Amino acid sequence: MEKVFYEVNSLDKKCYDKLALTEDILMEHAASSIADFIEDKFEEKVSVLIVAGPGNNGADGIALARLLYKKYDVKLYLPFGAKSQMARIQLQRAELLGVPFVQSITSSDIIVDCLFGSGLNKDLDETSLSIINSLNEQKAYKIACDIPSGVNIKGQINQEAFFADVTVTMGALKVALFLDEAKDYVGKVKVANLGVQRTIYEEETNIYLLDKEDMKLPFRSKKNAHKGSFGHLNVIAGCKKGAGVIAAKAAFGFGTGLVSVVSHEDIDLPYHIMQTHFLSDNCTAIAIGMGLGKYEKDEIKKILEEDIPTVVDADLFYEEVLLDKLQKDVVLTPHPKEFVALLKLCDIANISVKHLQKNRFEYVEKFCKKYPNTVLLLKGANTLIGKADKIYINSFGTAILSKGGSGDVLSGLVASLLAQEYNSLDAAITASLAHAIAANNYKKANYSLIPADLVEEIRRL
Ligand SMILES: NC(=O)C1=CN([C@@H]2O[C@H](COP(=O)(O)OP(=O)(O)OC[C@H]3O[C@@H](n4cnc5c(N)ncnc54)[C@H](O)[C@@H]3O)[C@@H](O)[C@H]2O)[C@@H](O)CC1
Ligand SMILES: [K+]
Repeated sequence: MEKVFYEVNSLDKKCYDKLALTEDILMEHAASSIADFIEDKFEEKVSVLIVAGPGNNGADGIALARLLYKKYDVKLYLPFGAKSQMARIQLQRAELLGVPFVQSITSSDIIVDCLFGSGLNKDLDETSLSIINSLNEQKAYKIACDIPSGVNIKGQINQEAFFADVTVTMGALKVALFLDEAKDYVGKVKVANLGVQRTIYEEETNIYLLDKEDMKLPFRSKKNAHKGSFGHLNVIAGCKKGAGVIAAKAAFGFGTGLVSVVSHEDIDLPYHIMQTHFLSDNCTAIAIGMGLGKYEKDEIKKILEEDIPTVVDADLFYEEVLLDKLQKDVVLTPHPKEFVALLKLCDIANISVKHLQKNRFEYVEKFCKKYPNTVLLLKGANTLIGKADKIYINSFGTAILSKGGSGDVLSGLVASLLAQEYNSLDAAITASLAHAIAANNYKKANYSLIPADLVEEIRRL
């Protein structure tokens, strides 16, 4: 996993104060890393339009123009002139070299957006907005310097932002690049070293971006095993029985030795999945909430009181009966609407889904601070997994999963790993990654996935 930061100003400052580096050195590396990216990917003579703003994001762009000049057909556009001290220094260098300037957006093969970076501190004015809109209309390969212009330091897009194919971000990964609403704008994210290796530049953090290597699948290494070695999951099925059945099938496909659906009514189940009316004596994990509807309250209370690893989903986030369980080690898998209900239930906040989506990290932190024993998995385009003071980002999410049933598969996967004795955090991380990576592997039309396809892909990981 990689470290992620709310801001990197303090990390830049460490380079100046403790390592005797200068702003000029850092900026030269910032510009060089974008130049290297272009040189690796594009032939000589390709046309490059660099749009540079008034501050140091613009200064990065002006330095980039100098580095590419002559090898590429470079044009510099400075709609607001150069205002920061570094921008003025870079401008002088570019002018002495003879880099060509343009007075408006010209068509080109590559556009590099260096309008605003981490310094975007107010709404875009009309001119900036119209520049960003025009850049978005251009057919070109689009590179954002540090962060797409229009995305603020929290990752929010209050008007419009530059649609990048790739964002080359300076020094370290930032939280802003992983808010759901920024996902369509940032494209691929690459980190540029700023004169020292990233491991030196970076400090401690409480936020991490998950890699594929963080997915620890339940491969079986022991030869002397039997079905009881891989746990017995009980999925509580409510009035919408299908949800529980989908979760049960996913759990079985992910390695749980025995899976039973708990229901008072008879359910049509595949032969390998059992049905019981009450919790099994040898139950090693419970999945509850999916499709639950109005289940008998006392019965739910009794199930939640069991000291058995549990994943809670869906309808239960609206029910007071859940509150005591939040003091325990339990995995919660809400989508944003359910999380808003849970925040209200817990007296943490009474907010809209829109407000939550603009402040996902903040509310995950708040919740996990109040309930440090729980593992919270907040679904989204970039799923956030919070435990005590740490947040893990799963950025593999894809719109392929935006379907009824996908969430039931996910809770089935988490429950499957809980039954197989993973701890709650590891279960949530591996299940979430497996769910998203499997969806990315799905090769049919991206609108066509059904839960069975997803389970099939998970079985192939
Ligand atoms: N040590 C450093 O400071 C380094 C900075 N770097 C670059 O510098 C950037 C940060 O530079 P700055 O702090 O100068 O900030 P920016 O260049 O991102 O933006 C600040 C400028 O934009 C104007 N502005 C802000 N919001 C606006 C709006 N909504 N409409 C119109 N104008 C607006 C401000 O008045 C100011 O002139 C980073 O994103 C990165 O690209 C890199 O070169 C690495 C080193
Ligand atoms: K930018």
